[in-house]
Amino acid sequence: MPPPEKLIGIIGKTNVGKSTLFAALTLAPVAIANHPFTTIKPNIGVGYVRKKCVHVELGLEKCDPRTGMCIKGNRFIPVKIMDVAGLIPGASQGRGLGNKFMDDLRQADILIHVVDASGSTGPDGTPAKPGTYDPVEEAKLIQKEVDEWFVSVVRRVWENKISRQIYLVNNPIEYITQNLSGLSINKNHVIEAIRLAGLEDKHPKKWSSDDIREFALMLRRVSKPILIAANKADLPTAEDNIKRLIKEFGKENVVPVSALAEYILRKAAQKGLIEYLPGDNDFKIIDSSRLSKEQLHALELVRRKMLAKYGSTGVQELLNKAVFNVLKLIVVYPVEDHNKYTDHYGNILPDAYLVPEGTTAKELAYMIHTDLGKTFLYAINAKTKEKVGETYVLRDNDVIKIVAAAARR
Ligand SMILES: Nc1nc2c(ncn2[C@@H]2O[C@H](COP(=O)(O)OP(=O)(O)OP(=O)(O)O)[C@@H](O)[C@H]2O)c(=O)[nH]1
Repeated sequence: MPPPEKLIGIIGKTNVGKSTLFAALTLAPVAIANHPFTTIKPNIGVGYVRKKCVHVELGLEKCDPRTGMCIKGNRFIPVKIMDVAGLIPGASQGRGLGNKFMDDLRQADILIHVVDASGSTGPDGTPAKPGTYDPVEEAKLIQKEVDEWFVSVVRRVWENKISRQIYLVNNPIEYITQNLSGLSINKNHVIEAIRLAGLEDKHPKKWSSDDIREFALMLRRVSKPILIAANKADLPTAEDNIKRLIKEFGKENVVPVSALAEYILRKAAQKGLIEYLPGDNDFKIIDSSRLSKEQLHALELVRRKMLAKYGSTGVQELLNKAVFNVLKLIVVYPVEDHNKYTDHYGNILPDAYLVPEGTTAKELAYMIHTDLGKTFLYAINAKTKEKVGETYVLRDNDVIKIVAAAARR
């Protein structure tokens, strides 16, 4: 059983470019016959984080990814993306598509909030003159909306269930986690939220209404962090707003993007018109005679307004940041043959697992197979050929062989 898949939710009001971003993120970087565009449900698709593949570091010529792909030494590792439609002010009180929206939101591990950084989308999604709406205010408002929804869910569960039993249970943290598991949270989130709320020394049975609120707010922050996609960065009015967004929310929480530019590039690459990998700072036209004047012009605009100015369209950076910086996942490659770096069919580095920082060798064994976890003996770091024990903390780009009693029989 591979590691639990993370789900990245895209939120934002109408017309800011959510669908364009979702479409761009879920277009495979290149057209590969056995990796068709995968839609799991209408609003859930597969995107890819990009990472230098360890096969390059190991001096191998290639690898054989079971999922995702490896192109020119770049491994594209799948993650799930969800378009959470229906965000309108008041959604936390159940307005509009509120309930379906909230239900989708519950499942997400991180939220990408798309704002129209050019300021040309009004509060209700109507197009407006560029520069007339303030994305900073909007981002604050949405954060508040998500916060209030989260507080109301936690409060409801607390009042109906937790407060009645918390006196009786031996392990309040376990109990709280279990009861809030519908919000896709885990024990570490609860522990961290309690710490951030400054409630470590107060038993939950004594928490006041304000304490519960503070705990819920912190739980939202750790379990559903929000990354801002400052979209339409290709438009001139975006520049100033991006600076203001960064000033307000911090550089680590804002990524300037042009979803449209990325969509254009990925489509053109898929059709074999250009050479481009998501995240690249430029593209190469393969045969300009196959492109119309308009297409050439559009590509030139993408190059000038995004690639030359920001170093990329920002879309790949957005996903990488969500997974590697915010969710703090690392990549590990489990193998069965630590000399050849293969599985037992001879596939080279077939799996690239995204696992939380701090994952141990034994935990990895459980992710591969419960039997491997239960009968774990030791692991081998395939890069150094050293034996490591069950508490060995995995490092980014580790290649690991698990040796277990179950596998020895
Ligand atoms: N200039 C520019 N326009 C963009 C960009 N991304 C999207 N757009 C345009 O913005 C408009 C709205 O984009 P959508 O992707 O449909 O927006 P949405 O948020 O999904 O809207 P709903 O489906 O109504 O919720 C379209 O005309 C897009 O072409 C971008 O990066 N730059």
